[in-house]
Amino acid sequence: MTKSTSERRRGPVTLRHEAIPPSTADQKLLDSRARSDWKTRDAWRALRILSEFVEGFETLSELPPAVSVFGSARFKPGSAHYDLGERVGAALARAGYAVITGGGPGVMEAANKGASDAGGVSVGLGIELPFEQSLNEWVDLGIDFRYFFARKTMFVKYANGFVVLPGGFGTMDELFEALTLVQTKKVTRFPVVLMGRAYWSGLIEWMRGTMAAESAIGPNDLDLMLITDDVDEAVQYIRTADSELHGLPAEQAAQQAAAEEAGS
Ligand SMILES: C/C(=C\CNc1ncnc2c1ncn2[C@@H]1O[C@H](COP(=O)(O)O)[C@@H](O)[C@H]1O)CO
Repeated sequence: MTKSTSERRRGPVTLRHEAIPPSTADQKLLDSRARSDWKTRDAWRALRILSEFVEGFETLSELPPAVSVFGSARFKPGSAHYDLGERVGAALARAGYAVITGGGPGVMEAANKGASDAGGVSVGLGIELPFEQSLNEWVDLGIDFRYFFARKTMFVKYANGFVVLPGGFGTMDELFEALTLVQTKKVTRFPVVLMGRAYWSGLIEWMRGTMAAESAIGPNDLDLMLITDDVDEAVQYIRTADSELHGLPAEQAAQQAAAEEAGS
């Protein structure tokens, strides 16, 4: 009888079967209640955290311009949301962008598949989870992180924009982190595209009718993101923001993109 293939990678270390610990590095860092532990253990942790930043910076700094795509780990191939993810990944790749996802299943896999099939650079930034998981098969360049916050830095630092597809808590966290960074001007001219109008309509309605109405956000804060179902519009929005950042007026950028699209 063959042994089961349960496996966990922790940095350069591979753990299998009984060697897999019941908790993750994030859990140990955030969940620790034993004060006596903190001094020595957290000092070592700081070095491991630093090494994740170094690994990420070294690996990703050579990427072409990239877009981070977020979405549910749970939608299956054949679903409308998976299909949207695949089309977005492909369109971004055709526009010359590397596609960065969380490297997991569902919509992340769809975007990686679209990018890879279209001949683009398909990147997955995986995260250690308490259950077995490996990067999806469409990731061509992958890094496994132990710490969520180190991984999140990479999604922002190496992307020229975010596309957020239908998803759950993880996706919401990524959407609102992006919007907070733009709102507080921690990142400038950073396009955020929310795709799947019907899926997000209740949330958008609530943001408009409650958040904005009660002044918890500014009157123009909902304009910090483009909400669309149109893949071409999403890509064009990112390209225009990109060109503006690099000094081209919006109109000229749109003309240039249209000319390139016609020639492709
Ligand atoms: C639930 C299952 C696997 C989870 N695997 C993940 N792998 C990589 N990244 C993930 C995973 N789960 C969440 N993320 C991150 O959050 C976003 C999706 O979260 P949601 O709650 O599913 O919307 C995604 O963009 C990732 O960055 C078993 O199938």
